Amino acid sequence: MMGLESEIDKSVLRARLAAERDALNEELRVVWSERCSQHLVNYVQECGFNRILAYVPFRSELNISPFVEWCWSSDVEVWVPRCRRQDRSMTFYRLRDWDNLVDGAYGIKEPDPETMETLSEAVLPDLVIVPGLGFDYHGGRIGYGGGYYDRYAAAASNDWKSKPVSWIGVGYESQIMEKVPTEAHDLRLGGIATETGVRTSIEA
Ligand SMILES: Nc1nc2c(c(=O)[nH]1)N(C=O)[C@@H](CNc1ccc(C(=O)N[C@@H](CCC(=O)O)C(=O)O)cc1)CN2
Ligand SMILES: Nc1ncnc2c1ncn2[C@@H]1O[C@H](COP(=O)(O)OP(=O)(O)OP(=O)(O)O)[C@@H](O)[C@H]1O
Repeated sequence: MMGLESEIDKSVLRARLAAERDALNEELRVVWSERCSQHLVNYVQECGFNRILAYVPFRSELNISPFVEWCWSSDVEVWVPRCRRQDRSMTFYRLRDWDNLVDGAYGIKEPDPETMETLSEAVLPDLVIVPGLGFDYHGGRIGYGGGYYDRYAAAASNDWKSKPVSWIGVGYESQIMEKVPTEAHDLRLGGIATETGVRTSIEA
């Protein structure tokens, strides 16, 4: 259990990071999103990845659409989450175009469970790209505070033992901070992709 003080510190930090990201110039966000998408394309090509868990961008998040569209044109599978608020779990569905998304929790567009294919637990991705509010070079990440990705990673660490899966944070360079306050339950990323490139995490 975390102390009340650090809980408050984290919510203050979240609010600050969200406001700072919202304040980034919109034209620059578009340019940075395109650059980061290109770095992700190169990374996925180099690694030979075929199945990717991605996200549907909302608010001022880095827009990975150019990357997602490249995946479609290259027969790389893209799967995106649908949130269940009741237990704060996520289920991933195969995204083949932008037309089958419906309004979801928190104002995020999400897959239509009626028409889209569910990712079975037995099927492992090669890469998980993780959105967030802040990141550091040591695999630390802070998100909106739902614990969705932390919970998903905790379950995956039990289920996905048959092969290594890369977990990469995605955001603007300005979202990188010296040290994100992390706790034991927090997911640790293997790297971070921004408009300047993809960097793997430094230990500790
Ligand atoms: N594009 C995208 N999809 C994503 C995430 C994300 O960060 N980005 N998530 C990453 O985890 C999950 C959704 N997590 C979220 C958790 C809370 C809030 C949110 O708006 N919280 C309110 C306060 C609480 C509430 O409304 O219940 C807020 O920030 O004002 C948004 C997303 C899954 N899908
Ligand atoms: N594996 C887990 N099992 C159960 N609860 C968890 C787990 N991981 C995190 N939580 C709970 O979820 C809540 C939010 O966690 P945290 O503050 O780390 O969110 P976050 O990583 O910023 O959010 P998000 O992943 O939604 O962007 C906390 O109350 C935490 O205790």
